[in-house]
Amino acid sequence: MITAGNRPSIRCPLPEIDLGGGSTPTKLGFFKIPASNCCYKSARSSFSATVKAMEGSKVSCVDGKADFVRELDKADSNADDKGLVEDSKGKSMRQMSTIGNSSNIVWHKCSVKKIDRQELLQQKGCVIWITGLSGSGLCSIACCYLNCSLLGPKCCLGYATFDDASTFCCCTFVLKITTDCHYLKNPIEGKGEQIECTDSLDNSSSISDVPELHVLVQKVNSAAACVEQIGDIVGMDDIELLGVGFKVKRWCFIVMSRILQMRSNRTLYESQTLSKCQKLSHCRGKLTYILDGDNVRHGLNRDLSFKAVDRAENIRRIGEVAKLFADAGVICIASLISPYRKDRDACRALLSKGEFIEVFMDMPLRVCEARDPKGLYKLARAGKIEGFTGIDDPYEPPLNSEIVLQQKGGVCASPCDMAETVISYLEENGYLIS
Ligand SMILES: Nc1ncnc2c1ncn2[C@@H]1O[C@H](COP(=O)(O)OS(=O)(=O)O)[C@@H](OP(=O)(O)O)[C@H]1O
Ligand SMILES: Nc1ncnc2c1ncn2[C@@H]1O[C@H](COP(=O)(O)OP(=O)(O)O)[C@@H](O)[C@H]1O
Repeated sequence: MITAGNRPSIRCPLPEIDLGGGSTPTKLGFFKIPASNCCYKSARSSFSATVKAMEGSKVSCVDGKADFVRELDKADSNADDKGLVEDSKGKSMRQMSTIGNSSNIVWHKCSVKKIDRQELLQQKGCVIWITGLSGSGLCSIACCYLNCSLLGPKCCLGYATFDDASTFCCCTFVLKITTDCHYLKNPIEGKGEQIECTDSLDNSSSISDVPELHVLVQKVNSAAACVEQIGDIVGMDDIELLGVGFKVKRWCFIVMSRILQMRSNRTLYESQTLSKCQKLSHCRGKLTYILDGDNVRHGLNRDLSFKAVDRAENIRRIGEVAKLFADAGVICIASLISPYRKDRDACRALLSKGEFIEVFMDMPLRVCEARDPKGLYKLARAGKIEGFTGIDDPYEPPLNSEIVLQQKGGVCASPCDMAETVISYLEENGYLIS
């Protein structure tokens, strides 16, 4: 038994550590590691005595170091050139700034850079800013995009990948499966079919445990039989052969594919399907986060009204948060009315060139008003809500947005098809590193 004050001397072999003094300790205890061996020192030296306080500073200083600077001494942070100025002796000093109501603040950067995060995530952070009238589909397209971008191995175990499909297989069908419904889509005709769901998908790890999937396969087969070009009928064996056993968490696309290495003359259908699958494969597994105007107003921006000045603040805050997400490497979707051009442009100015992708939901007011999912247009028309965008408050459409989504011939594309337009843009502009 070990009691206080009666600590046995413990001997254990330690790995060779060069302590600079030439000795290797054999006894467990405290030993001094020369400061020059510690990266801590470089962080310390970069902050201590290099901060120049500004007049009127309320920061207390001891030994030439402000309290918060000593706090920063603890942080693992490397100095960079940002904010460094030289004093009269040519020594580097970190410039303090006053921004808004904050005085004596400095900019700290970390040695782990944005590019490191991008490499880790295999994607480039950016902000997709979706603007338009209430009811134009801001939320719907953002959610569709999110579903598409999350697809991939993180969502299902064991599956036929789109990459496989594009390299050596020919896709016959794309099944889109969620925890609450199965959705079978025939990519040729774009027709879909809802299939009843049970919980068994969630609890099963093997495809043969899922009776609904057998039903699904039969439906695939009967649909396949109607399309001549498809040829062979998809069966359970094909699925098992390709390892399509799964545990579905959110959304999941599964390609039921047949290996068609020998087939040279691909039909139009096959190439169309392939290109669609390739597109999806590029965006799956990408980390995306939505900042929705309504949702953010439930928390961070709960103090803001719909007066112009508060809308501007709403947009400014969301722009700043979106910028942080993009810096973290996340594809951040900000979906909010953001009616004023100058407020949106100010957010654009926060980001590097190309990182702010403005998407204009160019839906006519009459369409949005006819949808009126919350009944707010009706209330606004009746004068029960004041300052409602599009009714008695302005909306300034973007002049040069990267993407404009609008009806064609009076027909509105589905939110998913619209999301695909955004995905294509990201793909073409190198935001989805495959
Ligand atoms: N006066 C007024 N004008 C416009 N919109 C109103 C108003 N009052 C409430 N709402 C509902 O709030 C949602 C818009 O919030 P946002 O944060 O996107 O607006 S803004 O960007 O600050 O203009 C928006 O919800 P969604 O339609 O779901 O986007 C509106 O229905
Ligand atoms: N592309 C679309 N085609 C048809 N209806 C749509 C489309 N996008 C959205 N909707 C419908 O319009 C309504 C408003 O959509 P929503 O995404 O909530 O708009 P917002 O966030 O702009 O208020 C919803 O009932 C939604 O189902």
